[in-house]
Amino acid sequence: MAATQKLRKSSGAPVASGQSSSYAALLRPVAAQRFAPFTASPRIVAPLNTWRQRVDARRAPVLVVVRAAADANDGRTPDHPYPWEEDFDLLGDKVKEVTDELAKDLKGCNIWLVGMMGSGKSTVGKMLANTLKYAFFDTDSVIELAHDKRPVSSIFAEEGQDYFRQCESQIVKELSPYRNLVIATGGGAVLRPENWGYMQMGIVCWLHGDTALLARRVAKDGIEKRPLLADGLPAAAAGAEGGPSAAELEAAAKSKLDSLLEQRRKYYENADVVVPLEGFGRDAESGAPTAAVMYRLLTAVNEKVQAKKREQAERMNFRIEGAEQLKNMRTMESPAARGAEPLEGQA
Ligand SMILES: Nc1ncnc2c1ncn2[C@@H]1O[C@H](COP(=O)(O)OP(=O)(O)OP(=O)(O)O)[C@@H](O)[C@H]1O
Ligand SMILES: O=C(O)C1=C[C@@H](O)[C@@H](O)[C@H](O)C1
Repeated sequence: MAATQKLRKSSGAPVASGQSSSYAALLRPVAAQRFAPFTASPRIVAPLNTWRQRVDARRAPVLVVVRAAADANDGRTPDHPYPWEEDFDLLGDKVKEVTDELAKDLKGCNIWLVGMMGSGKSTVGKMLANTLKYAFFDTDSVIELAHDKRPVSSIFAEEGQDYFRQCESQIVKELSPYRNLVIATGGGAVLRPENWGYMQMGIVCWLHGDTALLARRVAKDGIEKRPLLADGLPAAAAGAEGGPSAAELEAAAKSKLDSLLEQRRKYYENADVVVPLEGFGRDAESGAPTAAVMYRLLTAVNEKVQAKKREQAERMNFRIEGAEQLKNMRTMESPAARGAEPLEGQA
């Protein structure tokens, strides 16, 4: 969807604009245009090409075997459980295959991404939106946009967490009636039951990774951007004189993420699908590549959607006992049809 194109509700009504105390005027796809569809993106394909050349050179003889294994037994080899995650040609084909099947049955249903800070909701969400030809929203970004582009950390500090959560719920509510959206929510959006009421109108996907992986990512990004992690930590930047070392910041982030996940796990578990972030081999430290996470998500959503379709078909496959006798049933003719005077009180 082009960035300027107006969103449409499922009813086909265009977005209302100029409503006060509403985010509607801001509800334009903000970032989907940054990635082209997975198979065609120069930004993705170019680095992958060079990376693939390196891998191919290193593994040329192995690759033939791996490809054959992938065809033969769904790719599960002792070396790498999912060889297509290392071979982006293969992954591209698999993404296309699953997207082609899913797009027919998804029928514009929204995809909501939930998960802890650093799980990659925004990164995966943008690529997913382009692959499905959906628009992309990030609730944190919409809130920032609505507050003169002030960062989330400043809104937390000035207006408080409750206020932030109200804004988040308002956006979730306003986005839910639209179609063809991928929405990356803030890590805490799962805490409010009212948000679930809206998110469950679509498909909710939990990006779930080890807290050690999440801590590595958020520490690299800068913990100060995440107010719930920065709270109580030394203000000095990592590596600054007298400040905590990068390793200390990462350890502190991990410990906070552990306790947040403990509180939130039961909410995340309400998601329709769980998408693991785990990476193998060279990706063990950084987690599975974004395209691989997206493929895992597409596969899980497709399984869900196809199961629902089978269930619906099954429900239609019934027979009315004694249906052959229906033709003998007598029905009462209404007084109006007989042309009779209506009974008192029934006029
Ligand atoms: N598959 C991946 N491999 C390596 N790094 C990744 C991957 N996905 C995301 N990242 C990195 O992890 C960091 C967090 O990603 P992102 O902002 O998408 O997460 P998020 O879930 O939206 O986080 P938050 O809820 O805190 O906004 C970013 O630096 C991003 O580049
Ligand atoms: O996990 C959380 O509670 C948060 C995650 C971020 O995305 C922001 O929404 C905010 O920093 C709160």
